[in-house]
Amino acid sequence: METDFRLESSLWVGNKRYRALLTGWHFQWTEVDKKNRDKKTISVPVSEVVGVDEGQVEILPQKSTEDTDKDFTVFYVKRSSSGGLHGLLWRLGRIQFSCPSRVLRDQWTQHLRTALKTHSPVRPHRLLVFINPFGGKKKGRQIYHSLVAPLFELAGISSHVIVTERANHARDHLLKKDLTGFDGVVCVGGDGMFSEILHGLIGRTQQEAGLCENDPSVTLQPCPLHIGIIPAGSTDCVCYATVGVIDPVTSALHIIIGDSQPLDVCSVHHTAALVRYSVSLLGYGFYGDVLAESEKHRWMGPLRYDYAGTMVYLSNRSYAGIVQYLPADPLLSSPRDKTRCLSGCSVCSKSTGRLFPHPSDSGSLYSSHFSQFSNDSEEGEWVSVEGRFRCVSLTCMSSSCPKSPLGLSPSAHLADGTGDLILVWDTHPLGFLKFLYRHTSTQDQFDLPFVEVHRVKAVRFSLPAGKEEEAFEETGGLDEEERRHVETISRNGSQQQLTERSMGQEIANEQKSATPFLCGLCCSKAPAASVWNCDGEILPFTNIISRIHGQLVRLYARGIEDGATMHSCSEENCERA
Ligand SMILES: CCCCCCCCCCCCC/C=C/[C@@H](O)[C@H](COP(=O)(O)O)NC(=O)CCCCC
Ligand SMILES: Nc1ncnc2c1ncn2[C@@H]1O[C@H](COP(=O)(O)OP(=O)(O)O)[C@@H](O)[C@H]1O
Ligand SMILES: [Ca+2]
Repeated sequence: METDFRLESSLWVGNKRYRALLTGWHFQWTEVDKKNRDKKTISVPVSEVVGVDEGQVEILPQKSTEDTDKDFTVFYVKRSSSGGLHGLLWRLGRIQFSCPSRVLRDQWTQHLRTALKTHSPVRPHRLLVFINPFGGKKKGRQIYHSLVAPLFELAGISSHVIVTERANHARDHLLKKDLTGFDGVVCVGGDGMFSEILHGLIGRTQQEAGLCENDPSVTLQPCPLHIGIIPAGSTDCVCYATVGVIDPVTSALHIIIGDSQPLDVCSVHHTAALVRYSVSLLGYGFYGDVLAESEKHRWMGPLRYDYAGTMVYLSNRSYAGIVQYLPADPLLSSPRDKTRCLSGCSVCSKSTGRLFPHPSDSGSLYSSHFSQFSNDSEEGEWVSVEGRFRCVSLTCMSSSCPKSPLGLSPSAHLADGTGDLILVWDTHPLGFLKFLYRHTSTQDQFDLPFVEVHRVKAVRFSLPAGKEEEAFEETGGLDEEERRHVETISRNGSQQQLTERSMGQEIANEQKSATPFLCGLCCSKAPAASVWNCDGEILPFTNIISRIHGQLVRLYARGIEDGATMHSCSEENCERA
């Protein structure tokens, strides 16, 4: 194959002579001095060539072409350091070659285009884009139109753009409208917006496959459409944990070249109904209280979480609960093994075969547990713990974000079919502060006597006997809408699984009464229950069952590129090299 695409010529870039070489997988150009000695080489994998155009092409301030008949322009991915603990920024590189003849120019452009088609991953041609105009600092529209749309245009991607008019607009569109012809769905917004896309696509896929999402024992069908995230939200955890930086241009380039990163998803059920899906954080106690408090202060934008975090910390709360979990195979990986899930992660790659065995390998990986929730399965035994917790968190991935560059569970994997359960037992306020503070550095937040972390396949949480009613009395119980919601799920199945709520909606306020955050400081009686924070949405139930579904969706991403060890970073298309 390599030789089919081999093309080597002497070309000019300005007044410098270059030897350009295209093999099957790489395009490289080497500056040659007057004595014919090689100087600097830049090598770009064909999969990272964004596009090829005849003539001298500029894209800023807008696309323009000077149609010289011996020139061609190549656009490609160029890396530079993000300067932080995390991944690499991607930028659009551009190089204009002059050929000795038009024939040679045409040969180069044709060969490059053929190589792109053959050796590039499946690139999107048509995308459905949802922009949340109110996410984060409310710059979603501006970010998309000024930074992303010109790149999509350059790459020949056509996009259908919908600016959302209400919460769940994107989710409902994906559940009901014709999606024929789209290769992927892009959300411009934060984790809440991503969650809408996730629910819409998972729901749609199960609907079409005739599967019931309510039953945790059902092996769900992976979604055929990829999801792209252009970060424009408050936490942007899913983007940060899968790309390594919060940068719209980097994310747009991952989308354009059709990168593909599978992602585990956790389904959350209450009695016999699906409540929601989660990828980043299913958190009870501290994180639930922070979300409930932050919703009252949405006007603060992303700062609301800092404010709410401080207030909730000061409220010094802990909650009683029973946590049961089904451990994952400890021989495969551990949340304390100090590894990181990086681009090309071997733990995740090995998981693919395990998660999707040959069709003849009888069906569901987990069905034996979930059909009976019994202890006698060969997959392992449920473990049960009871006590008072500062927080109980489950995450399918590291959940790193700018606030916590290594995340809630730094060694968690994006696509290994497991989640990490973090139990923080009740402790004195300074101990809990230490735990929180360690999230902001490289110190091990699990190396504390009141913290446990377990790699799991499923988790159940319930309030201790007699506590649930008490808790619901305090929260006012389920309101009418939530009662209707539960009834509808039980009757109608998958399509009604979500509670309808938008930013600042009343329901959130009612749930907030479940977390009178300052009671620890000023009231005599503390509430018996917190609420669940499910990727930034408050759940209307306390007793839940959750299960990890391995690699249920795919993102236009490739995991975090570690600049220090990356192969292509030693090449000169990396600005740090
Ligand atoms: C003393 C310093 C304390 C710092 C604590 C840092 C801990 C940060 C861990 C953050 C994990 C974030 C997991 C992601 C959650 C998002 O899904 C959710 C919704 O995001 P968005 O839609 O963008 O609004 N964000 C949160 O729940 C915010 C949690 C903030 C906790 C302080
Ligand atoms: N047009 C809209 N009006 C109101 N709410 C919206 C709209 N579009 C999306 N939403 C909701 O806004 C919530 C937060 O959006 P997100 O983009 O995640 O921003 P942030 O990260 O700031 O929370 C999401 O849960 C989503 O359902
Ligand atoms: Ca995982």
